[in-house]
Order: sequence, then C-alpha cells, then structure tokens
Amino acid sequence: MMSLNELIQIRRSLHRIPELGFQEVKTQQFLYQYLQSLPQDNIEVVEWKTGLLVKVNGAAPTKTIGYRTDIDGLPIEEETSYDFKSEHPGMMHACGHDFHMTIALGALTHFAHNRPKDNLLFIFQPAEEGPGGALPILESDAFNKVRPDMIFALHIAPDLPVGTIGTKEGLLFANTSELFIDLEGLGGHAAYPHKANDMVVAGSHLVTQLQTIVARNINPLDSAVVTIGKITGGTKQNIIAEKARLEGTIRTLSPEAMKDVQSRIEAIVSGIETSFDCKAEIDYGANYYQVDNDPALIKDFKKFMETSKYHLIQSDMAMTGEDFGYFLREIPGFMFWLGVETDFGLHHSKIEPKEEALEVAVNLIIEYLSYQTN
Ligand SMILES: CC(=O)N[C@@H](CCC[C@H](N)C(=O)O)C(=O)O
Repeated sequence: MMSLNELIQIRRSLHRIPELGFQEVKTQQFLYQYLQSLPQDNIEVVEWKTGLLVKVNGAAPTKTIGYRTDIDGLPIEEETSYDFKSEHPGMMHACGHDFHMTIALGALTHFAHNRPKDNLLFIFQPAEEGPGGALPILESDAFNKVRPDMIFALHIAPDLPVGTIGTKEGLLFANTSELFIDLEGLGGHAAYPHKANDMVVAGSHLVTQLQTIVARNINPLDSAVVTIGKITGGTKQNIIAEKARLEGTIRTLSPEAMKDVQSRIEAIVSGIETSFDCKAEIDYGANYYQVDNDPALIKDFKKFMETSKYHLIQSDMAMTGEDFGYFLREIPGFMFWLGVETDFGLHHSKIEPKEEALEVAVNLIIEYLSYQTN
C-alpha cells in the first residue's frame, strides 16, 4: 500500500497539469510513465485516445471487475491557496479528477504487486466534463476486448467528512443535456430600436420563458432543472445586438422527461422566433445518461461496508450528471460519493478537498476488490 505522502505527491503532480476533454496529453503521459514504474508481469496497458485502459491479469480469473476514473479538468481559473496550483492558465482540476486518478493509481499499484484472483480493469477515461468519453469508449474495440463483468466508480463529495462514503440503490445522478441557443436578428444604432431586432431583448425574454418549463410543465412530483449559466450578445453599449447566445444545461430524472423538456424548449424558442422576428438555432451538445446503481450490488456493497472501518451513509439523489451512467446502462455496477470535506463545492475555483481522503479511498477500494475477487 502506498503511503499517504506518496499519494499526495501524485495528486499534486496531476493537479498542476489539468487539461480539457480529449486534450489530456500530459496527463496521459504522466499516467503512462507512472505505470512503467510498476512490475509489468501481470499488467497490460492500452492507449485509447487520450485515456488508458489498464488490465491486471488475475491468477485464476472467473470474471473482470472494472474501476473507472475520469481524467479531464475544467475551464476555471484556479483561486485556491495551494502552492501547487494549476500550471495551465484558465484550467483547473475543480471536480476532483486529480483525486479520482490518484486513487486509481494507488489501487492499481497494490494489485500490480499483489496479484488478484480475478482480472481487474482500470479505465482512465477522458472528457467526462464534456463532450463525454464514456460512450465512445464503450463502443471501442479496445474496451470490448477487455470488457468488465461489473464496474464501479467514485466521485469526491465536498459536503461529506473524510472517512464517510455515500451511495444509494437506483438513481444517483440525473440525465443531463447541454443547451446552446443562438439567436440572430437585425443589429442597428441604439437610438433607432424600431429599425432593428434586438437579440439582447429576445434573449432576455427567452431566459425568463425557459423558467416556466420547470415551474409550469413538469409534474410537481417529478423534478427537472433548466439552468442558463452564460449569456453573451452584442458588441457595444450603443449598438443594438444582432446576435445573442444562451448556454446552459438540462437535468431530469428520466430520459422521457428529458425529451419532454427539450420539446418545450423547442416550442418556446419557436415562439421567440415569431415574436421577435429572428432566427434561432438549438444545439444540445453532450448528453449523459442517468447514473442508475444496481440494487443487488449496492446491497452487497452495504454488507461489505459493515466490515469496514469507514462509515457508509444513504445518499440522496443529486441533479449532477456523469457519463459513467453510460457504463451502468450496459454493465452492472454502481457509483459512490467519497467524503473530502471542503467549504467550496464542485466546479468552484477555491475547492480544496482534504488529501487524507486519498488514503481512505485507496484502502477501501483495495479491500472491496479483494472482497469481490475472493
Ligand atoms: C459531477 C459533475 O459535476 N458533472 C458534470 C457533468 C457535466 C455534464 C454536461 N457537461 C452538462 O453541463 O450538462 C455536471 O455538471 O453535473
């Protein structure tokens, strides 16, 4: 078992080099070099785009168990108090993927030295934050040659204490769809509004009307989110804007509800085109399938956790998304939250997860994989 200090050094090295989805070149190189330092007798490393698939060949395998980590960073300017801040301007590991990767390396190191009975597959997956690496990995030959029989993953949880794990059977994370709406009208002089079609005004109406979907179209006993996180439009304060762009995300508790929300968005956008005499284009970007934990495996995980020194709590469902849901749509498995106790939430420029959680997760995963393979 690697020491906490060794895990921290790896995490800090990865923290310095965050890269966006499918651009994780330095990250892949770092992971690859680390893997070269392990005994090679029982491990096979295959490159997949900017990710890696690492198989540990078991001594008497009857199954393959997969553990997936995401490896990409976010377009955020880091504002932590760290002296090991991101060396890539405007990019940051603000969703814990530096933790997730380190934990995978910690567990892998153990099994490279202590051959398991069954096969293990460690999946270092690019582009979780977008455009999504899980779906193309699942369709790849590289993955299908080593396809696991069950799979699991974790995500750091800022609001849980170190040593606490959270999960639940069934739906853990929502269905997601990105949302990009481009509006195009007629620009003009600020003093002649009657000779233009102002896309700042059209965009503002659109933002307000989109709020009616959750308030008026979704069954109050169901849940959905339509968030517009970014608006851009216009060029100068005294020029009527010819173009505006809204960027957001949709979250729902079923794929069917996602279709309903998208069709309401289309109706509202079409109404905006008519009432503001403009053109609009909708792009749904990356879509993620819900994270639906296998009830039987969660039951078994709960049984395993009774023997663990760490604490398991029942989580609530969250409106976060994760393309790990695509793995779970095809392979039985589950995801759990790992407590890292930090004041700032996921995707925040000041998030500082507690590094002691690295040791908790590596211990837990080694123990769980040993339990599963015996
Ligand atoms: C755990 C987490 O924060 N996941 C992201 C997934 C991104 C989904 C996609 N890019 C979108 O914005 O819809 C999340 O925002 O929940």
